[in-house]
Amino acid sequence: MTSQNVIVSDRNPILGLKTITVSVSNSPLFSNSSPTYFTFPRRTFLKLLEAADKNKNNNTPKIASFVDSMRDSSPTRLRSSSHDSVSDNNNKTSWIVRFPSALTMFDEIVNAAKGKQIVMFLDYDGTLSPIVEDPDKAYITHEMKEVVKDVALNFPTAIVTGRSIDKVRSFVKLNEIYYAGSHGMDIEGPANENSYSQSNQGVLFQPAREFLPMIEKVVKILEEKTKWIPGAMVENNKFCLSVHFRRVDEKMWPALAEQVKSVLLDYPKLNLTQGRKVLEIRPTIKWDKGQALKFLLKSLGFGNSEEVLPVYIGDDRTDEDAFKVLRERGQGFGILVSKVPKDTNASYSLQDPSQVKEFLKRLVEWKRKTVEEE
Ligand SMILES: O=P(O)(O)OC[C@H]1O[C@H](O[C@H]2O[C@H](CO)[C@@H](O)[C@H](O)[C@H]2O)[C@H](O)[C@@H](O)[C@@H]1O
Repeated sequence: MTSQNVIVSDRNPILGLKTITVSVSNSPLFSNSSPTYFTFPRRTFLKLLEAADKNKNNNTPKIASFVDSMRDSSPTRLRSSSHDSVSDNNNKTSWIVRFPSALTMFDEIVNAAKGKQIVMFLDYDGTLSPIVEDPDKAYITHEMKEVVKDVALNFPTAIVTGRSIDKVRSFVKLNEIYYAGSHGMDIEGPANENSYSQSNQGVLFQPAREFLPMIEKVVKILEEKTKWIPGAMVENNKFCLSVHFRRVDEKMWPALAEQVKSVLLDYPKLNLTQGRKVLEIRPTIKWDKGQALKFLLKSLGFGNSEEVLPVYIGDDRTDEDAFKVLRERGQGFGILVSKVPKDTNASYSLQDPSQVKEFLKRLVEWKRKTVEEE
């Protein structure tokens, strides 16, 4: 940030001011071309200057390309080479041919399930609940909850999520299912005797236990370091953490990225990845939602079985690890929840949580009919 692209409108000494209004254009932190006006508390302004100085001195290009990748929601959207609507439509059409709707393909899916045990894996955010601005308010509807309960009473069912188990359980409030929280790094069995498991299985696997104190520490540091950025939110997901930027003005993304990256310099055992308007920080262990899927299949006695049909429904880049495992096993189906063409290892698609609900309802009905006919 230099004097030619920032003008402090009030010429009094900064230290004597409570707020500072600046016009910003063409700076390393705010990469837009037309000037924009901001009023900051003095403390925030000084932090911005500090971050801008750092940017200027060393890693502007790195942060800029990182911010570019923040713009791309996960999984990566496929872009057509030309920007006209005809090629966009062609792109959509060819994508839906490659990844047809799981509702359209319902009969094929249940045909493949004949003589096999369906095991259902469900992501939470963007799959069972719509994406909303406030992560603490991503509630599941009563109807969706009842459908998931029905699914769980008919098939072994797991919710596989980036969130902590406690958080997702507080939304879902179902005992009949398996939970794989913290991107699969925290696995618990159902606490219900009517389920497919032994009663009250509790914790089944926590491969990142040793990272717990580190994650707690980094949550605190990041809360402190990002509290001056309006809209930024740090979420403690137990064995991993999320830094949300959905409610952060895009002009502040470089500053947020800078803060997060600077903290991680001190924690080489933590990895930084990106989700849907969220930076995800997790231990550098070789464990992900795909490994959790394998673990759960094995726990259910289907480790090497041909008699199982795992179905995994998810919307996020992290769900791709599970889709990939299914492809590699040549078993079951990944279903991507997306309205737009995206790079994916899934086999089918659904547009949004309401279509997920429709698909799950049909599956339960199909199962009930099959049982009646037997
Ligand atoms: O594996 P998931 O269940 O899909 O969890 C991934 C992240 O989901 C949540 O964040 C996302 O949903 C929020 C609520 O709709 C939204 O505000 C946010 O922008 C999304 O990234 C959750 O809060 C994260 O902790 C999870 O890692």
